[in-house]
Amino acid sequence: MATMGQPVASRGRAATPTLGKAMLNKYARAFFTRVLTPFASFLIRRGVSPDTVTLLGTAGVVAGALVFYPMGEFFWGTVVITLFVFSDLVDGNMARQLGRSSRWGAFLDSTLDRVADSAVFGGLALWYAGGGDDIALCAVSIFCLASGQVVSYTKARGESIGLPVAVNGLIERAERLVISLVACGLAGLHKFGVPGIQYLLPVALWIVAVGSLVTLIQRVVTVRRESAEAEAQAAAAEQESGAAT
Ligand SMILES: CCCCCCCC/C=C\CCCCCCCC(=O)OC[C@H](COP(=O)(O)O[C@@H]1[C@H](O)[C@H](OP(=O)(O)O)[C@@H](O)[C@H](O)[C@H]1O)OC(=O)CCCCCCC/C=C\CCCCCCCC
Ligand SMILES: Nc1ccn([C@@H]2O[C@H](COP(=O)(O)O)[C@@H](O)[C@H]2O)c(=O)n1
Ligand SMILES: [Mg+2]
Ligand SMILES: [Mg+2]
Repeated sequence: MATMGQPVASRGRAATPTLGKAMLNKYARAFFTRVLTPFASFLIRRGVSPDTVTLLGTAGVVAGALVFYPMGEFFWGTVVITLFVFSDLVDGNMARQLGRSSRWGAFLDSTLDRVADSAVFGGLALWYAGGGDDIALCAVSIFCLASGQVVSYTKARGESIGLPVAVNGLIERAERLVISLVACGLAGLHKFGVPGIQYLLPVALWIVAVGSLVTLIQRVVTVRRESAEAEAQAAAAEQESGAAT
């Protein structure tokens, strides 16, 4: 059931289970799965569906990011986003407990991830375009938004054309979110009188921007290599079947 909803090509990934996993997916997911399982079970007992959690979680992240960040309220925005962002781990956990992991669920989850990410970096771009008054950081925020979407697209498209895309790269979505949200939450403490801490946010945005670019390159190189290998295998198989007839 664990592979339900994945493209056929990616079902073979068990052969290289950790090869492409970035740090958080590799080490933190198991921990958070244990911590969040009782909450997921509670929601199931209350008759809540995984799709409802996916939708409400995304709505909460979008509201937190687009209401608070454009006003420069980074602390409260991050608190609201953090409350809702873990729904992305709860929904899949619920689906697996129910034995109802589905292609629709995988599609909804990934699609709404893109919406949530757009809101987080869009909210930051709006702040820097307005009250934050920093066109360079506005551009970096937009770059983080766009590069994050393209990084995710490389995997989705690679898998849709039958490739495993076995290398996830330097920073996946979880890393992008943790780096950005920890920096936003801490930078928000500047409003409570903590001096100098606001500079964490620009540093984090640059890290996410450069990290996303590196990840994008890693994935493009991976898809190019895997696609060449697949074409070579297909040509060899064709030659073999031609020789046999
Ligand atoms: C005094 C300080 C005040 C600070 C205030 C608040 C601080 C808040 C700090 C941190 C909050 C960070 C939370 C971030 C949690 C992110 C969890 C999450 O959503 O992970 C999702 C991720 C991906 O799951 P999916 O399989 O659904 O996603 C796929 C993936 O995204 C692919 O992406 P791609 O790489 O390709 O771009 C897509 O291709 C695919 O479509 C998509 O489906 O899940 C994981 O990866 C699992 C690991 C989760 C690790 C979470 C780590 C959290 C770390 C620290 C939390 C600290 C919390 C502190 C709270 C303090 C509150 C005061
Ligand atoms: N509404 C949903 C959400 C998710 N799923 C399934 O969970 C997988 C994602 O797991 P996460 O731990 O990363 O949330 C997804 O691929 C689906 O198989 C679901 O069925 N319905
Ligand atoms: Mg999820
Ligand atoms: Mg998700």
